[in-house]
Amino acid sequence: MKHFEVNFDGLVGPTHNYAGLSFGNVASQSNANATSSPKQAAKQGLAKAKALADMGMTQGILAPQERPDIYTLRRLGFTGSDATVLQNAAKHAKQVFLACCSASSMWTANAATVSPSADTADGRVHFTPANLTNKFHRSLEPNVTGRILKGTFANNKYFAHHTHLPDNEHFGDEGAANHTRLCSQYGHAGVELFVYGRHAFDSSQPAPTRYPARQTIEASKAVARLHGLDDDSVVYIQQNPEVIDQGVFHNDVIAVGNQNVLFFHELAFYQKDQALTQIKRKFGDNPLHFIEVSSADVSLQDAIKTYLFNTQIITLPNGEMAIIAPSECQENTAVSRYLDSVVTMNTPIKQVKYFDVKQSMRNGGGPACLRLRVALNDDELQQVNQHTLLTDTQFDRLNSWIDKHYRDQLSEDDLRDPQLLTESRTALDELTQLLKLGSVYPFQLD
Ligand SMILES: N=C(N)NCCC[C@H](NC(=O)CCC(=O)O)C(=O)O
Repeated sequence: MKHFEVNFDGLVGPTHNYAGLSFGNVASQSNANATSSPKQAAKQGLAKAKALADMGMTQGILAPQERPDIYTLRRLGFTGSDATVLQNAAKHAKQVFLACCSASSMWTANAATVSPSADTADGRVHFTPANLTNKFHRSLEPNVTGRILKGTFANNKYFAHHTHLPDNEHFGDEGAANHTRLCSQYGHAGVELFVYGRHAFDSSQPAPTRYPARQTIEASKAVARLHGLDDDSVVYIQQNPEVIDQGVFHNDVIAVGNQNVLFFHELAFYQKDQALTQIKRKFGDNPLHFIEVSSADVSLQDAIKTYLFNTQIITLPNGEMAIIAPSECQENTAVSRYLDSVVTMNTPIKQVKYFDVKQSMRNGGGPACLRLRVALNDDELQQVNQHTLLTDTQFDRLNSWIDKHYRDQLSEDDLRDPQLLTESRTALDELTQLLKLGSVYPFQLD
């Protein structure tokens, strides 16, 4: 049986904007209030997904969420017509309003943690949507994410869906952004790495002091339990609190793995040597490549600015690996020099391809943030909602759908325009038909 990794990229939603909502995420904070282009953002993301499909990868799409989130604004006490709710929220509680307008569900690395069937006790693919408790705007995502995942992976003989963890900082969970899986082949049992930022129930343990650690070890352990993972195939690693304090708000900003390659900055992990020894022991005798980048080669600041580690490492149909990098990496001398050298090292990585995803990068989301990885075998792939897979036809349809519904530009004032809500709902209603998702949005369930 064949097995492979499918990347499910998040479609950027029609309200994509820069609101400076993510304390600890340097790009988000420094681009607050910039004018955005939802159309360009959606097209950049879709073009990246299509390029991977054209490289022979199986590529999926996850739908965005309904924004502005009128339901949350009503829950917070705003009343009247939708237009009145938007006007009053924007006027009297601007930050709350902006949070309810965010298109942040585009970063599907934060949608969920996924464990492939080869790793789980019941032999099904397991999904736990991330609760994203650390940021209010992101905490609004998990319910609809769960519905979109169920609409995409519907057959419960093959796919197990869990409810997101309790909505509390003790169980702060950021999904696949803090989770990587190493394996020899996608269909063989692997080692799942859960990288956390702090211990919620033990304040004697190290933790960052300036910026928040979004993921707790308690959350990581709960997800591993829910997915029925074997202790011998799981490694919990603490992220270096010092790098969180410098802007590494998710582990996927400083490390990325694929099959038998782990690519990371030397400062990524707390007690790195123990972590690497444990990974090696649990991985077994098969070849394993640690590609560790020193600060002398690439400074932490350059890594954060260019998102060198928020690259995707993919295995091409011929078995070689390629790095999918944001164009910021090409524009930085130290980083592009490093990437030129990485393909000459004795590892499976043989190519680097650069993509312009600047609209997303300005909010701190690189190529790897924009995708959720789901390792599947042939049988499981057949059970996936086929309309969510990116064929040439589906690409053309989605591209025209973006042209039809998305605005070229969006500034803060535009977000309170009731017409934007109508446009978004019309677009999403059409999208659920295109992707045959069923009713997943609150406005469809009213
Ligand atoms: N690293 C991964 N996997 N994902 C990136 C997420 C970026 C996102 N930015 C934002 O939510 C900014 C929104 C704004 O400021 O408008 C976040 O901080 O959660």
